[in-house]
Amino acid sequence: MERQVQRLRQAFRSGRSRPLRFRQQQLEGLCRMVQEREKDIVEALAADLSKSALNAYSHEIISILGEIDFMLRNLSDLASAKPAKKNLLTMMDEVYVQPEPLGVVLIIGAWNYPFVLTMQPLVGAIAAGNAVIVKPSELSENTAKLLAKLLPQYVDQDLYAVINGGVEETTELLKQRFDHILYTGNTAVGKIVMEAAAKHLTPVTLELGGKSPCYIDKDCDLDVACRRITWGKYMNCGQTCIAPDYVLCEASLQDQIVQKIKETVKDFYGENIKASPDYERIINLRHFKRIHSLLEGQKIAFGGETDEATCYIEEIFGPILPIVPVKNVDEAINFINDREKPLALYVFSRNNKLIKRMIDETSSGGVTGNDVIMHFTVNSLPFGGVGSSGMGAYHGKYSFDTFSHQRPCLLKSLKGESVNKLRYPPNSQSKVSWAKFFLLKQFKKEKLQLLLLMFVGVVTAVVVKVNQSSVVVTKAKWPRKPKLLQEFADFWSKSLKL
Ligand SMILES: NC(=O)c1ccc[n+]([C@@H]2O[C@H](COP(=O)([O-])OP(=O)(O)OC[C@H]3O[C@@H](n4cnc5c(N)ncnc54)[C@H](O)[C@@H]3O)[C@@H](O)[C@H]2O)c1
Ligand SMILES: CCCCCCCCCCCCCCCC=O
Repeated sequence: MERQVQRLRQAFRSGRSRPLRFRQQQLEGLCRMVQEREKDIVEALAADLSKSALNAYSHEIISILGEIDFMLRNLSDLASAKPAKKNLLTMMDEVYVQPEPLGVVLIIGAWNYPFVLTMQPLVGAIAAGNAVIVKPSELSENTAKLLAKLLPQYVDQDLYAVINGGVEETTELLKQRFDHILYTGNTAVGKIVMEAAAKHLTPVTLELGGKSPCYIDKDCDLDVACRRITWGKYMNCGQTCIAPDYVLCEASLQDQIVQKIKETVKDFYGENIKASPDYERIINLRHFKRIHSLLEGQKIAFGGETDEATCYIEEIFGPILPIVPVKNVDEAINFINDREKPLALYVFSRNNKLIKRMIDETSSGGVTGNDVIMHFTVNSLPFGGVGSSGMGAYHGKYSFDTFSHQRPCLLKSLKGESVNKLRYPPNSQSKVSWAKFFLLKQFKKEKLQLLLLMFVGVVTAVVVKVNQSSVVVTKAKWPRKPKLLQEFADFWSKSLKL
């Protein structure tokens, strides 16, 4: 494992991953992989999670194609240096922020969306110019094996690698030094990852779980709300990190909600849900039993049929989508704030003010008003958790930034020593008061008058000089310091007796 990481580090050090053309080629390779091997990807997802081909495409593949397209369109802008605001002391210098790749990045994925949760961060890490190791979840083993087989056929093998394995291999991998780790999975393992990363002072992005509440206001279109909630809850058999986890509503709405969700489920999946190609399965027996045990002893409003042989579970109310009656929105807000910060918050209401109030008075990784899940699909929004639902974010520009260091650059001239005297010893009260002027813009009346006077003098001198020498200031990529400005600075600092 150590050798694998070393190999990637060497390749990164060669500088090959940095040129934008190279990054674009790798992203194009990834895009070809998804398009040419779509059938294999769909089959692996079917084998792991019983995803239908259509669901595999619309819930996983489409996100990756969209992310690659975004990066290809925006790469040169994202990777370019951004001019930064100057202060009075750096007015004539180049000041900018240059994004640079971090180095060797580790991406650890979870099993519930095994393709999206590994490939979407990979797109961002490649775009930002890094070398990358992807460690897919061993639980979605078909997708994991496929990624290990396909990736080397489409992208640079020395810079991007897939390492497969379970706890033992991941533990070994985490002993190595990385420059960033993005982990998706449960909170307990998130802590293990962060602890291992801390040994090398490696920054982490943790995409964790978190019970996402869904408040339904009485001033709401219940048919629409229940249809959208049912879609988000049943998608991938409830195994979606941002699925609505529980409903908060006034007690008077409870029966209507149960009835409407029940009807919607029939609409979506037919009378025989088990036979629907759109209804996925629980990943494995261990998870099946865990969920099954949650149903025991609970009042199940509807559903509850299970089939251990095929890991089929029909889960809705009771502990699976509990409905928690609250008196009003205040109680709903308190209920949410009494718990760990969720990954997502959902609010259904006709009243936009109420939605905004819930956003203002609670905290969560993300929010969708009057729908569920959909904020994940907007790649201009950062996707991530807060508090125990995670730290850091990715998607689109936020992925690029997550895998980049924003390097502040100040390029000074070797001239201008007269102004620089301000900061050289011996210090004096006059220097401090000029420093206050330059940096804090604090000035005394007399100093302002003196400056105004000097400014008029300098402008006059500049005008005279321009007329004499008809200096042509050429357009450069970065504003260069014309000689005249240098003279302006020298004149100024001499006049200030620095
Ligand atoms: N925030 C998000 O974007 C997001 C997305 C998907 C899932 N999740 C959350 O993830 C959880 C489900 O994932 P999971 O944890 O069951 O997935 P998992 O079992 O696939 O584990 C995640 C990864 O951690 C590794 N791992 C497991 N145990 C480890 C250990 N002891 N040391 C080091 N690595 C280890 C696995 O090999 C795997 O690659 C849910 O809570 C879900 O809400 C969050
Ligand atoms: C024709 C159907 C278009 C459907 C678009 C909706 C896409 C939803 C994608 C949801 C992906 C959720 C991934 C969540 C990862 C965490 O578990």
